[in-house]
Amino acid sequence: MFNGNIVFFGAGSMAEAMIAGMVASGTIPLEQIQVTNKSNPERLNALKEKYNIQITPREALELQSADLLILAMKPKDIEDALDRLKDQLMPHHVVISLLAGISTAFIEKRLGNHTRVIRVMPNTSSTIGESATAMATGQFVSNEDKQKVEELLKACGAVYILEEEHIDIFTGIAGSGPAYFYYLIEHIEKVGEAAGLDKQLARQMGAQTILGAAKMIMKNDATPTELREKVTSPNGTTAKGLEALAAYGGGKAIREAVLSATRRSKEMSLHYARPKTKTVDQD
Ligand SMILES: NC(=O)C1=CN([C@@H]2O[C@H](COP(=O)(O)OP(=O)(O)OC[C@H]3O[C@@H](n4cnc5c(N)ncnc54)[C@H](OP(=O)(O)O)[C@@H]3O)[C@@H](O)[C@H]2O)C=CC1
Ligand SMILES: O=C(O)[C@@H]1CCC=N1
Repeated sequence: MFNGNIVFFGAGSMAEAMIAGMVASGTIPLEQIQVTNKSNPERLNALKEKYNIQITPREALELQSADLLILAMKPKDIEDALDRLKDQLMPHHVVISLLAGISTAFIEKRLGNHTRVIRVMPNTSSTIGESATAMATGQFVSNEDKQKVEELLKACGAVYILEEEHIDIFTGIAGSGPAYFYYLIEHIEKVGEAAGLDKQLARQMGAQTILGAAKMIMKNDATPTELREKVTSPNGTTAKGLEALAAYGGGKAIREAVLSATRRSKEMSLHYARPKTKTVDQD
């Protein structure tokens, strides 16, 4: 059982995915999970209704009994959020940031007082306990903090401890990654439907194929290249499919998707590292 009180600052997609994962894992009592947002009481009520967790409007938050403060707002809102948090911060708090492109150093500097900051990059598969989540620690974090947060994050899936310099590429691979696979299935669904399959059935077939391939890789008995070769009969159907993928730049497209997301994460870090920042809207 996780021992500590958690407050989510932000009640959007990522906060909900983590709340869902934590609640389903049963490793955190519901009364220990609290969530607030900027200005949307309906959203807080909906989360309470669905997960039976604690909700509090931002103005009414008391942080004395909180242990972990999870920042789950968009990067454009971080400066205002940190400025508000600063006065309420206490030495026992550990601040966890889920924000893409925001460094631990940025948060440490803004909050001051040797704040313990852990940068976490989860993904929305946290909802079903299947996230690939990375964490990197700031300079004031103890081993005990690190272990405690790692244990908590395991409720949402696999946890990888990284140096912070690798969080950008991790974001490109795994933080944004689910979207690439959804995009793939969107296309499979369309082509299946065009060939006369029921859309839902084509979707299930595509998803089951991804799931099976992922599980084969996770078994670790063979490399992806060896597994691909086992599917590919000389002059057979797969060879033609792979030829088309190469001809249409499939490999390049995958590489560029990961690298573009990674570059954006770096770009955001640089933007927020500047002494005087202007707001950049992500969307
Ligand atoms: N979505 C994803 O797949 C992933 C997202 N992330 C990161 O998670 C963060 C949140 O993303 P996402 O959930 O998609 O965003 P959403 O837009 O869905 O949610 C943002 C939430 O932040 C709230 N908020 C804004 N300002 C404050 C504040 N000062 N104090 C408290 N709450 C505040 C908003 O409240 P209100 O509605 O009232 O304005 C809203 O509930 C981002 O920084 C993103 O980089 C990381 C990994 C994956
Ligand atoms: O798109 C984004 O910026 C966030 C971070 C990773 C996934 N979603």
